Amino acid sequence: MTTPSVRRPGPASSRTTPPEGAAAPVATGPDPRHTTERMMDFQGCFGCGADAADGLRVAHRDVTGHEVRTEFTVREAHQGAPGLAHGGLLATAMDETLGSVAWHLGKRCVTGRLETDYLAPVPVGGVLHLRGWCTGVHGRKVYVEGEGRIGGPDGPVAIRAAGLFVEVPEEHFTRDRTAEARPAAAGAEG
Ligand SMILES: CCCCCCCCCCCC(=O)SCCNC(=O)CCNC(=O)[C@H](O)C(C)(C)COP(=O)(O)OP(=O)(O)OC[C@H]1O[C@@H](n2cnc3c(N)ncnc32)[C@H](O)[C@@H]1OP(=O)(O)O
Repeated sequence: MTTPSVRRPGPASSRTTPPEGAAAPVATGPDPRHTTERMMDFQGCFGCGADAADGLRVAHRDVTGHEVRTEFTVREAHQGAPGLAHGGLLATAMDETLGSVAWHLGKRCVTGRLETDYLAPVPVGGVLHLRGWCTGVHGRKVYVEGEGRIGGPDGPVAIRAAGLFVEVPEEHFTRDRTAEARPAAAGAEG
């Protein structure tokens, strides 16, 4: 298996560009210590889960080194303008793809920042072929870039993105945050 070389060009800003001294990515595959039953078997993800009835069902196709390929079939429910995909959902499909790059480096990560460039509209009924790759790792921070092409892996580029993913402890996913989600008590000072 050949690991693709680290690519630097793209839409990244200073906050999504690896700093001086960042390490090259090392693809290990998902760390089994991070993929507990709760995480690994979870099918409720809006991005890719089979149990998410209204989800995007982004299909994970292939992993080569630190590069991940996915596909997003744009359905009528994903429209923004008539017949065209909503940009926010395209960003979600990209988030899903770039996030899985970080997990395939064996890192339990969440999205800290996601930047997107939209280059062409994506029609309903079309398949967006997404690709994400890691540009560097610095401490808890994983820098990822990606692109989505219409109709095939060599089709026209519709979206480009750069993201910063941050490693978190297991507790990030297991902590009960219900109380935090409730409105603050009346009269409480903010
Ligand atoms: C096979 C399985 C597939 C599985 C495939 C899975 C795919 C999942 C795809 C979906 C992923 C999601 O949508 S995740 C859901 C959306 N994201 C979230 O909910 C995250 C919410 N945010 C947070 O929880 C927090 O803000 C964190 C964890 C991101 C950071 O908080 P923290 O842990 O306190 O750490 P903090 O010190 O603030 O940040 C750590 C370092 O990152 C930097 N940093 C943090 N945020 C930013 C930012 N927006 N822009 C620049 N830099 C940032 C800080 O400056 C710092 O740098 P330095 O000082 O170290 O240099």
